Amino acid sequence: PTGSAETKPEENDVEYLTPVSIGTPPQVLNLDFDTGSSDFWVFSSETSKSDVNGQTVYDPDKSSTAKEMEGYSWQISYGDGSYSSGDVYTDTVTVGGLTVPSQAVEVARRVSDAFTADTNNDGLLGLASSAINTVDPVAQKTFFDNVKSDLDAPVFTADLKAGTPGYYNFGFIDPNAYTGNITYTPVDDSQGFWAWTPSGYAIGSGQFKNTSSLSIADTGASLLLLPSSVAKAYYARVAGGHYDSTAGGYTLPCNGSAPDFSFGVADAGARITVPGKYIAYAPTTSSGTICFGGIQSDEGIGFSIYGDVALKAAFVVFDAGNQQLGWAAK
Ligand SMILES: CCCC[C@H](NC(=O)[C@H](Cc1ccccc1)NC(=O)N1CCOCC1)C(=O)N[C@@H](CC1CCCCC1)C(O)(O)C(F)(F)C(=O)NC
Repeated sequence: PTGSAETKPEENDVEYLTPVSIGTPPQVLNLDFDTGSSDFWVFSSETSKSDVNGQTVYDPDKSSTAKEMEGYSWQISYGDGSYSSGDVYTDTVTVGGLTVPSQAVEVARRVSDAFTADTNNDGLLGLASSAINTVDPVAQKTFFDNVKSDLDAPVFTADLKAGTPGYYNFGFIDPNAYTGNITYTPVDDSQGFWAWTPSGYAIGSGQFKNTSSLSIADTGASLLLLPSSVAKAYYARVAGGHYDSTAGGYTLPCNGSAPDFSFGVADAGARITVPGKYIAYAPTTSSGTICFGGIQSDEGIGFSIYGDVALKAAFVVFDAGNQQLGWAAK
């Protein structure tokens, strides 16, 4: 079998939410599919009332197929400082027509303020390696790991789009979803992430630089976080681009004069080009003319993060069968 689920961008493409059915009868929640983590967790009837603010909650008591995992718990913290924690059930979960009869569903008791404020986001569906799942005493498998062996092929693809719905597909590669060829590059999942090394980068029509750094493909990150030298070089080419400590990062004029940013995949000379308009990410609160940059420094993280600003410029194949990432233009 294969599956296909439509995913919709929130404002400024800050995240993409995908409907998921949990339990019997099905309870539909909109989740953030996240290739940067491996916990499947949801707002629930157990979530502290002061932490819930409009989210749809999963109530295991209303599901005839829910089973509590006695003595199991989870707690996770994310790169942006947000966190959540709670207990664990198993229940039937359907994504894009694919059903896992007994998926570990991590129900939240507590979530941090950023989750409470993110009113349309009902939880996360992790798609990184199950090795970094936080359930204690026994780590649980991701939805993809549970369904992988049944799929026509052990792959899923992310086709995120700017300001319009895209798709997460499971078990097949849609030839109509991309142009040209898919270029594959090896993945190192030793840290649990979809980690890869781009072959280099170019700014606008500038010459291609063969410097590269370990990076992760992360659907759960909004921006493109690059080595500080690269971020600096990019904004040096933007009229009015500069680091604004008040904004907490680089800002630039929203007026669409930003150069494109291209990165290389493998040595095959394949390039993905992020249009400059994606890098005029979103107006800063003080005005409509200055935008927060979609490229920022990865200072302090330890690797670069190819988040939604980059991913929405490509068709991306997460190939677990061959431990590789495939990139194609679209
Ligand atoms: C260190 C750089 C990574 C920062 C990244 N977060 C982000 O990119 C958040 C995502 C978000 C969207 C909407 C509302 C609230 C938050 N956006 C964000 O920090 N910004 C600030 C800059 O403007 C753009 C939006 C992150 O922690 N991603 C997590 C998953 C998110 C956690 C917060 C809720 C949404 C999902 C991750 O799993 O992808 C991770 F890999 F980064 C991680 O921490 N793995 C353990």
